[in-house]
Amino acid sequence: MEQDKTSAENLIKIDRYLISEDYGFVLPHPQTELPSYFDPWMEIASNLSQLIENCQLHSKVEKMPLLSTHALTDYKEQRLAHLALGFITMGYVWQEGSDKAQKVLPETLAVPFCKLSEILDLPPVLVYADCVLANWKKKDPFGPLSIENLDVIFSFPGGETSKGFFLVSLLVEMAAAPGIRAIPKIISAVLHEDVASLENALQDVTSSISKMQDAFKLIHGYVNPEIFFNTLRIYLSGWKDNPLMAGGLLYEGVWKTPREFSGGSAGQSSTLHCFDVLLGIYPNLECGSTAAYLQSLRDYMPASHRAFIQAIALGPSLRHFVLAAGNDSLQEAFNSCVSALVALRDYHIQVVTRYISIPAGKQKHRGCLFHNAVVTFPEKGTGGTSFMCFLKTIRDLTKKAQLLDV
Ligand SMILES: C[C@@H](C(=O)Nc1ccc(Cl)cc1)[C@H]1[C@@H]2C[C@H](n3cnc4cc(F)c(F)cc43)C[C@@H]21
Repeated sequence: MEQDKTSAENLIKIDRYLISEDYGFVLPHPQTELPSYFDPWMEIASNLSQLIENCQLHSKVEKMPLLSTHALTDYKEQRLAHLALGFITMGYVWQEGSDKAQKVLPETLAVPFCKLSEILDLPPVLVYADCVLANWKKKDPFGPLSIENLDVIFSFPGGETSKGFFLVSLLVEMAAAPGIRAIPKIISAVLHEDVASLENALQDVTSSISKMQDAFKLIHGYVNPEIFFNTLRIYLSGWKDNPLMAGGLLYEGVWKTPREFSGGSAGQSSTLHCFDVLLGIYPNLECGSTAAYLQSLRDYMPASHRAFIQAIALGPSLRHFVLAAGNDSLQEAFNSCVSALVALRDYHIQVVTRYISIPAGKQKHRGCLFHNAVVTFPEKGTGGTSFMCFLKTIRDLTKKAQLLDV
């Protein structure tokens, strides 16, 4: 009935989910400053690399006053504070390297970080939504959204590679915006059985996905594989299933026992999930490790973005409608969308191979040559072996989503 369609359409309007017409899941024009009361946090977060290199980070954090989060009422302020405390936390835990992790987070950091995480419904660890979606500014406010005119708000040791990794990810996310904007149009076209509008909207998604791949190619010019693997990747690591931090990190003054949280990962990108759900790529993933792994990644996204993905999953099936319509050009539009996504996933696998698998292979080789205890725990974060398996699984599932000629 008509009102069912309208309610289904209302369910998928992107502005309900803090998703921007122009920026998709990216936080538009993030706040870059907090009230001066929070200077102790901002001074440390803004000088993290230097403090780590001069071995001053620990003492700076130990001297940090216990600040109240009450003054942080605005959403963009809360995102900036979670970002700043996330960077300080990763720096504090990993500054001595992945084999000497800090096991206790001081309460001056743990208490406000956990309070903000509760307010934002994010975990108390640095997530993709922090370091990519909320960690950017234009150098020239009137300039273009190009990598030359963009900068990060905070970065880790690894200099240009650290900045480049976050900014390339940001540009991929920005390229996804037209595709995300087309999703409500697709759902509405299916509900109204409007084949022409559906075909146009599918073409918008296809061209957006190929523009994501174009942006992704920038990584080779801005991110050095060795620096990424040996320096930056360590700071993005988490404390879940990590043999060096059994039970996880102790959040002093918050919980009496340590808590486990995963490190930052591309799998936490809402964009990476929403096109698959739209195309019906995970129909029978109700059980098994991939489904559980997918769901665990969604717990690390902003709640409103997680809800948007869920709303797509609960909406009408695009796949079934295209199959039932029996319209060749509509089927072609659907299949080119799937092909573009397969190409993007293949490209992502190539990137993870160059930036993780190959440097890891070299490290193991070096390790056995020098007989030192090379510690590379199977982190599920930025491209650990299990993330590579995850990528290959969803790439193969995406391939199977092609509609065969009926
Ligand atoms: C540069 C890389 C990275 O791993 N970034 C990263 C990782 C961890 C952290 Cl903490 C911060 C940044 C990857 C970019 C492209 C992004 N992407 C978004 N939607 C996608 C849909 C797809 F099909 C797809 F293949 C990749 C997709 C994911 C990240």
